[in-house]
Amino acid sequence: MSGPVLRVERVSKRYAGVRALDEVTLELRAGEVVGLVGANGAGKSTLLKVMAGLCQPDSGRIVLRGRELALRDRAAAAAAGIGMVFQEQSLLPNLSVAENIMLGHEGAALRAGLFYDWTALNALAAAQLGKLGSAIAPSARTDGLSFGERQVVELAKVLTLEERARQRPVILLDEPTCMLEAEQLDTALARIRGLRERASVLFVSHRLDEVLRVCDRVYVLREGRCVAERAGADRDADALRRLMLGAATAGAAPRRAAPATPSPPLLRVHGLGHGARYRDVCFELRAGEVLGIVGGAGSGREHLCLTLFGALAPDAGEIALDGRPVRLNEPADAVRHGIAYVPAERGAEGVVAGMSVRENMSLAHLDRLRRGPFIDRAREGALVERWMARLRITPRDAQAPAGHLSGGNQQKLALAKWLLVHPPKVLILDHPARGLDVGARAEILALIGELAAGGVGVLLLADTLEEALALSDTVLVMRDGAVVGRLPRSDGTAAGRRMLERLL
Ligand SMILES: Nc1ncnc2c1ncn2[C@@H]1O[C@H](COP(=O)(O)OP(=O)(O)OP(=O)(O)O)[C@@H](O)[C@H]1O
Repeated sequence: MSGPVLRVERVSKRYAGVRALDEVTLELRAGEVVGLVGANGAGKSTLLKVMAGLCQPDSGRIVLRGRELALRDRAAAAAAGIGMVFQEQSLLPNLSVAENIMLGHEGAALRAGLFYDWTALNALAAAQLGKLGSAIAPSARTDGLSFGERQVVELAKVLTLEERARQRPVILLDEPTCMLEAEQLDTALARIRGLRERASVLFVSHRLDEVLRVCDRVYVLREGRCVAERAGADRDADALRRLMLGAATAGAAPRRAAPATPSPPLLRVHGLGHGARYRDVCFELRAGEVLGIVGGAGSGREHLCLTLFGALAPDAGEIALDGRPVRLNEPADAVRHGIAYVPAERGAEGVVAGMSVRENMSLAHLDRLRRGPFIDRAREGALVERWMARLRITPRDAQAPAGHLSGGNQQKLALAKWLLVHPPKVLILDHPARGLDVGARAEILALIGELAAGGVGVLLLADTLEEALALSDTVLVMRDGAVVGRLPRSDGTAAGRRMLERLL
């Protein structure tokens, strides 16, 4: 193949006060997986949206196989063979796998143009799934699938572009691996690598090791500009990190020191259960302690966290705080008791998109920010500024709607909002560093250590086993809804890791 399949040429996009893309030029060639990396807010999602017809650039061109495209909307991009797979999955949960894959282009599977010929529809969908080597049943309902399986369905759906555009598609993947549990990761990466046979792929991820494993070339975005292209032996994680952030930052979690003096239990959970989700969970969390919970898909740990935040009523067991039993019927009860929760799904539950950064941060602290009948705006403003600076939330504009922040910056806001005036007693963190760039990840992990040193009890669902081991005083292992192992930090990282791997 001579020229590039797709060329983005000097594309720029400005939002009020922010240059999200500044004359970005890059190209995808046939049969390539190309990485796109950059710090939070660097412009990665904006670029993908421009390429997928979801966002109009202010200037610049997109050229596909030598022809300039006008990507007015998503349909125009799909007609040209360009499709995007979103991190927040877009499947319709109450439809079957086959319906989701073939939706809108059922063609030969329609009878009289109106009714599904189910056999034909399932066969068409099975052919798409077959391209990925997947044996998911086309007739299965999508809401019964795991996250990893739904992602395969999303990929199968985007691969229908092959037939629709009658040529190899261009596939844009926005952090496709960030929600996957470790055991699903290798298969997912192999699948993405395998897409080279059928498509040109642009792959966004904050995990530089993944990018290096999967991609043939890598572009680095920084503050809206494309600052480097790296291929072959030039692709090295430290160099990419420096290019992204302007300085090398250690990516590994620092190992925390154990708390000096053990304190009485802050949170005590006994025999807690919720239907088939999890059962008979018992543990204690002390002030200043980090309790890591590890487990794969279906372990029940996420649902356990929801219960501890009052968002999912248990049907068995007890929760006690400071030695007294408590009922957490709704999140407001948990907040009143000093329990805070940062959900994994940034945006969706963590922040209110339509409210400003300032409003999001002060929401849980209005009582403490009051002076007489009024909110002390000067104090509120100073605290918001302090936390925006501390967590490097960009753009540094407290009045910006939270929904206008990049995904990673929304994630930082979801944490900062619990810390504004003073930290909670118990902090539940469900993948707190998900979606953060390597620099921000290291900063957040260090902050977790500082909060614990200040007496906060932290319940941590970490992104990786290494992070759980480095930060936690005790690690609980959950599988199929039950606690199947407990590992105190004295067991050391290497031995502990081996034991955890056996249990998981
Ligand atoms: N709709 C919008 N209105 C205003 N500003 C926006 C909007 N969408 C994005 N931005 C801004 O554009 C910049 C680039 O954001 P983008 O989401 O593309 O970053 P990103 O590289 O994908 O970041 P992350 O890694 O955190 O997901 C950010 O400063 C962001 O705040």
